[in-house]
Amino acid sequence: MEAKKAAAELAIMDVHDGMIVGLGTGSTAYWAIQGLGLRVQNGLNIQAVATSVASENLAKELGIPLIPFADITEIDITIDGADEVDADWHLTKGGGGALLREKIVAFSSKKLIVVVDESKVVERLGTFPLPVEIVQFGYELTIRNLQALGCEPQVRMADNQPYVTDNGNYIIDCYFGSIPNPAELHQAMNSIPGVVENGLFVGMASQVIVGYRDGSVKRLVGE
Ligand SMILES: O=C[C@H](O)[C@H](O)[C@H](O)COP(=O)(O)O
Repeated sequence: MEAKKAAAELAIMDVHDGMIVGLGTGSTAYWAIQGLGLRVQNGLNIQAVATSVASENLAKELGIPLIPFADITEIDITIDGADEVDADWHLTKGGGGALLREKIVAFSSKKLIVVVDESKVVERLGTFPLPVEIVQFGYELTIRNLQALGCEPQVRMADNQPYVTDNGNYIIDCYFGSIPNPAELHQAMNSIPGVVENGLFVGMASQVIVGYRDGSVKRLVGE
């Protein structure tokens, strides 16, 4: 917890008055939202959009003003977690099932700050099963088409039922073991009808902040 909190607390220092802020999802983004809530209570003037119902509810509880998507064209900064970050700052996301909304928000953000603890930093993506959001119609066929890309797909379950996302879709966790070419896989997955989005965030991160078990924190330097 300390490592995640430390990373999130450094990231929120990049948020300034007047900004439109994307709020991520998950146990690390949670700390960023908490920290922003505190800063708002102390006078920080921002407006936010959320990447999940859970983050939206948390923002409301903390008094962070939310703005409708209809009223914005761009988001100044988004702070979000990740399940894996590789050496090129490509990400696996969606462990919490929020990858679609997260990618929509990240795509329209000038800056995406990724906050993780040290366990998420990997040489190569793929150890963490890649979450893929698919529509419910014909999902058995879509799963076979995902499998043909070389993974072991598993329908994510919750309470003995397929887990349903905030968007009414299923999540398929795809076990690849190793993903040597994230850009190619991203393309191949999103070409399958029935796939709404996959959890690979290729070339989207502007900054990665890593928290360590001892409470220290580091901004990674890009190559
Ligand atoms: O769907 C969930 C998101 O992509 C999260 O940002 C990701 O799973 C990391 O979550 P956490 O910070 O809880 O490890």
